[in-house]
Amino acid sequence: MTTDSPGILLVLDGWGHAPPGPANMISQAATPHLGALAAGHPATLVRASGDAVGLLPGTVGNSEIGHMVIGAGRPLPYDSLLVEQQIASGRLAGNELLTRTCARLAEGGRALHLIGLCSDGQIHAHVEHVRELLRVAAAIGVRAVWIHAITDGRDVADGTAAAYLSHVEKFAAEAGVGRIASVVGRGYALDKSGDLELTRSAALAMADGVGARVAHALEAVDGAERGDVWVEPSVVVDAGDMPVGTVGDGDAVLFTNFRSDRIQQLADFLVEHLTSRHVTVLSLARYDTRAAIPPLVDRADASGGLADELERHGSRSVRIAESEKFEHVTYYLNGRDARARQVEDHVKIVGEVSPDYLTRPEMNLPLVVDAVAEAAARRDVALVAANLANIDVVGHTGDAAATLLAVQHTDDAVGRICAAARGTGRWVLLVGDHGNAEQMSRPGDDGAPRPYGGHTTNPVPLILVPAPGRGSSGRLRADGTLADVAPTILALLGFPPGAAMSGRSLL
Ligand SMILES: O=C(O)[C@H](O)COP(=O)(O)O
Ligand SMILES: [Mn+2]
Ligand SMILES: [Mn+2]
Repeated sequence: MTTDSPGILLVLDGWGHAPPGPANMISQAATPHLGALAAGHPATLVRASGDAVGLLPGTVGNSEIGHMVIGAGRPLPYDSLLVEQQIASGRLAGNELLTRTCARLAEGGRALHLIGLCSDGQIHAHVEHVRELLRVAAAIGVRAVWIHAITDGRDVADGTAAAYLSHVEKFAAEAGVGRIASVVGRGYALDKSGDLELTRSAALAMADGVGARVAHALEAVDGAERGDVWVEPSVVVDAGDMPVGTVGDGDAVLFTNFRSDRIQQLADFLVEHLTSRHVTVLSLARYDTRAAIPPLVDRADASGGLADELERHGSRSVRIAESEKFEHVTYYLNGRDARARQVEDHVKIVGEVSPDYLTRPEMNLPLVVDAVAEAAARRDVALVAANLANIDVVGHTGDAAATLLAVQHTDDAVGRICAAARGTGRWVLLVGDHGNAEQMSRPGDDGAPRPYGGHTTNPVPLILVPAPGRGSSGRLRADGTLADVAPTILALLGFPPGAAMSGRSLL
């Protein structure tokens, strides 16, 4: 059964709401289209962070959980929350896989290697999880724990890597075991664009001690000209210039990121690279790697969402995004279920890719808009679901001027998409997945404002542009969250909310 009220879901990635101000690039930008839509149509703010979406209270939102909750129609306990709960309950310390592996290492005098992003950005990892793992390994008697620290500068302010490395060293001293053996910027270690040369240089520094040689971990970040994201793969060496902690036969590797998408390229590379060394490889949470890596903490069920409901009603959807956000409007919107569905078409806009789009804040938006307009013209398509990546991807550079341009390009694109919707009799629901560009600076330790390109805990705007002739009256509930988006979309399409959805329509 299709629908007589087809529509378009537009996720504006990183589009958060905050009072106007000099650091708010959403309010600073010229956005005539978004301004007119907000003034002339039903609009509200919805919560997109913390417990509203299945994260610890006070935790910034992120694209994965944001798109998962938009799709699921209910808050989902995110992997980071499940890890925190298992630490707090002591279950992680008693995890059978972890304790059995550590016991084998202790008995055989072999080493544990912890590989992960070292910051408290809580998007991909939390450095406090390393503290707990060091404590557990020490308690079981593992005598050598080598930490392969990945520096951030994207989910947290740039220039903070040294502080986080010092935290890690403090945790190791506290536990009585552990030492940093390599330091690599996330630009190398967490590439997800398929650039395996970046992945290889990170992996060889961690596994084989190949890279710039430093006598101490902090040397690797001192004076890193390209910031924390691009700290050159560096290897800590001893007085004899020998790497202190390469991966040896019978060792174990534990990836400490709880989010999969950016670590899986490195994990797959290392699983293959270490095959001959009979290394046990584990991950803190489940990864979508080619290799089967056993997780310490498994993920929550996210089935019964929008994708399942559209399939049940026989309603076709077309998913459209640039490479950076393609998994978000397909895999994550579908609840991390990769099953291909007859009623879904996926359109990945590749275009030109650049490392940070500082010089191309428009990214490949024109191609995205063309694809949305083409899908909107199809009468067999009930829902077009697209992600406009610019505000978040350029926002992560921390460059306010470039981000302002990204917001303006996004506004132009929204204008063109709404014109296509009017021409094809479709409603448009616009929503952010978490905040970013509305807060482009944060006070540093000294209290002075410093550039900040990470996510926020702010609510996100949601605007409903009714289909032509369907009027613009009506108000939207003011207390909503991202969990209410799927029930609202289903109501607009003429369907009831899914049985698994706790969210409720905002109409
Ligand atoms: O991976 C990234 O790009 C950022 O660390 C997180 O951004 P996202 O949650 O918007 O993907
Ligand atoms: Mn996002
Ligand atoms: Mn982001």
